[in-house]
Amino acid sequence: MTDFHNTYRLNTYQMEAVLDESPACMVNANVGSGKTTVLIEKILHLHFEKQVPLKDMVVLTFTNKAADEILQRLAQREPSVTKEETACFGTFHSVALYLLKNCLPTEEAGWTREFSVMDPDEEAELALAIAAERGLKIKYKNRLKKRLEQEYASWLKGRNSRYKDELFLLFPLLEEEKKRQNKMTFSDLIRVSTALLNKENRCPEWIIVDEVQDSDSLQMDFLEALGTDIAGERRSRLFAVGDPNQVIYSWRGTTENMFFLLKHRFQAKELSLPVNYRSNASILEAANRFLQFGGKIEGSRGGGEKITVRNHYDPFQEAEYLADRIESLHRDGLAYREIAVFYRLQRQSEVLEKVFQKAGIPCSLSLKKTLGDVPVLDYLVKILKFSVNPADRQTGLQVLTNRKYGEKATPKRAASILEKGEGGALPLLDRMTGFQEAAVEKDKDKDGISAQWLFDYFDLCTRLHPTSADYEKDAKEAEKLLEHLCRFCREQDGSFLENLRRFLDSSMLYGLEFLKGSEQEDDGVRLMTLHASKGLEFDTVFLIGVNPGLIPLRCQSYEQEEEERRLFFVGITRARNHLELSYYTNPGEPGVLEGYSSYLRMIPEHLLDWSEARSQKEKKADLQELRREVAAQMRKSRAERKTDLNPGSRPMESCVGDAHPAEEEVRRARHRKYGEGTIVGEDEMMVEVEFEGYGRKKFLKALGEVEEIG
Ligand SMILES: Nc1ncnc2c1ncn2[C@@H]1O[C@H](COP(=O)(O)OP(=O)(O)OP(=O)(O)O)[C@@H](O)[C@H]1O
Repeated sequence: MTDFHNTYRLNTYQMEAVLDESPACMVNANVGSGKTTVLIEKILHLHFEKQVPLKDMVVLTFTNKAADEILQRLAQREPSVTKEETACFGTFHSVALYLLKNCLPTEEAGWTREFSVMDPDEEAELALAIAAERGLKIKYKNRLKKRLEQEYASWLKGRNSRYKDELFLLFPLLEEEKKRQNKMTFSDLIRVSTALLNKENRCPEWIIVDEVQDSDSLQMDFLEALGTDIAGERRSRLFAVGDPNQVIYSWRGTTENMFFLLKHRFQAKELSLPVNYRSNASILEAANRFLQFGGKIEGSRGGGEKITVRNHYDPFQEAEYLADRIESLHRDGLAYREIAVFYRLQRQSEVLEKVFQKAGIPCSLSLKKTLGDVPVLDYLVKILKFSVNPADRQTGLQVLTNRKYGEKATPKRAASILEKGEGGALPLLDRMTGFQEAAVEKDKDKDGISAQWLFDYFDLCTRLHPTSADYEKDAKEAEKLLEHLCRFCREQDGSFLENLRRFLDSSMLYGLEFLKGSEQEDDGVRLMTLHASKGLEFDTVFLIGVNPGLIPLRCQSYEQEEEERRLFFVGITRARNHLELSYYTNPGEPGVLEGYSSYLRMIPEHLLDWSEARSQKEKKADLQELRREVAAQMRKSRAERKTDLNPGSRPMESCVGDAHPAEEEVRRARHRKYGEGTIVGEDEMMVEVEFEGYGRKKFLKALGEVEEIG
């Protein structure tokens, strides 16, 4: 991210963008050319030089983190800046949420301001329950979440479903039920606020948008509604920055040419930022081969070392190599946080994490985990959600019927008790329905509401089943969550209940990362997917698994292939000084081919430094044990994930790819000449082993030339 204490001067392109006052201006910026820098300087300029009140700006960022960065810069210049003044600095979803809760007549749309936020999985479950109750025929139920998202607009326009089923009969029922249960999905936040904004005359003086290339058509409508009055007159000035070469979210509904569509729709003036200040000349020359829009990226730095390419036998050996290499970089003075490892799929992080942990290397995993990944947190959040919104029958049912914790009621019994509102039938239900009153009372106390009070109020000691094997761990997780919640509520203005709602809505929008607060290790090597690397920069970047089938993933269309290339482009342009690309000779994953990706062939040879694969001898003796340990843990975590309820997805999530393939137990063998290898086949007489550097060899068992190890 941008250095907070800029010591450089803006270049003429950047200056022009900061000073521009056109009704609409879009900055088409090359990678690393100072988009974030310009955006922040623009806000500071408008506020401090042009005296535009912060309240008159809506600043839309792609992630919460980017909004935080802007707020920190503002606070450095003016420590008295309040949260209220910058309430409309955030992601599209968080700003829409704020407007619906605080500024817009939400009741007119059919919800009350106390509505809660639901995730798309929850919506799909609700839709299925309604379809079952009403006997509606719905096709492709496994893709219902996507269908709800994609076909809603067609339904609104009065079209018929292209799948010729009864989904369009379901839409109005679902809408009604969401209103009854007072819940909105992520898309509802944008849609409903857009509809209400269209009837509003208040427009902010400035609308400032970051990473505009990744907006979708709903967000484009939101921008239009925000800046236009009832008579259709544009009142707000628009300033947007983006890079069409960094569109990496089209799987979430972005259109590849959103930058140009928006420019056309707002008749915006286009400015450019051509000079990259981040990467060395080799990295930039390589990046230029992957440009899809615009001219060449100009560099500001000459020279720089070549890009290293390295092959590894498999992910285990690679992780072990990385641990050694990172340790040595650190010994030479490079901070861990200046080193990042990027991969295509989230699951690739598991081996790295375990190996780094064993090697004592601090690392922080950028992971948009969902609540469903930690069942006890999922359960607790649902208790709290139902407690502040007892109309949310769906969540109430999930709490009461949870198979691991709490009451474990049958769905039939829970539904009937909820329906009749039977007091005394289930103690937890009484606690939840009495919560708001109890919290208001307790909030008046001089000590206020504490984590311990909440823990005791819901009798979590009993609900988490003290005799279960997970009790200690679960209770600790629950306590940590409640402490974080109480801290959050204390830091905000407003009543405890209002703040609790805010906390729960944010946990829906931002997932576990938000719930776990600032728990993450600060000075650690950053491990993340390529998607999550967007907008960041590091001294040294390792991009692993550059094999066909991973980078790029197997694509079904030309558009997907183009997006994979953009993703690679985003990844390599995060590095300032050192970039290392690696691939496996034995990836050991279905669909991933051995050898390097065609992307490496697209980079001119003179920019690459092909390093030798490591010899077998270098491998550490405990690798076998580690392999088994990691494989067992991965199997366990997969099994746990399968039993989780309702794994939601976040609006700002990184691409976690498809489900984990079944993990095979890896068996290893040793040969006097060829060293260690993996057993790939066996019958009564023969054993076949694959050796690194020697390929596959068959041996007669009777001769005893190979021995199984580990
Ligand atoms: N005028 C300048 N002189 C020197 N360095 C600069 C200048 N402008 C920006 N930088 C530096 O260039 C790097 C990239 O800037 P920034 O992160 O703002 O780029 P960006 O366009 O947002 O990047 P990305 O395309 O990756 O999102 C940062 O390290 C920043 O401090």
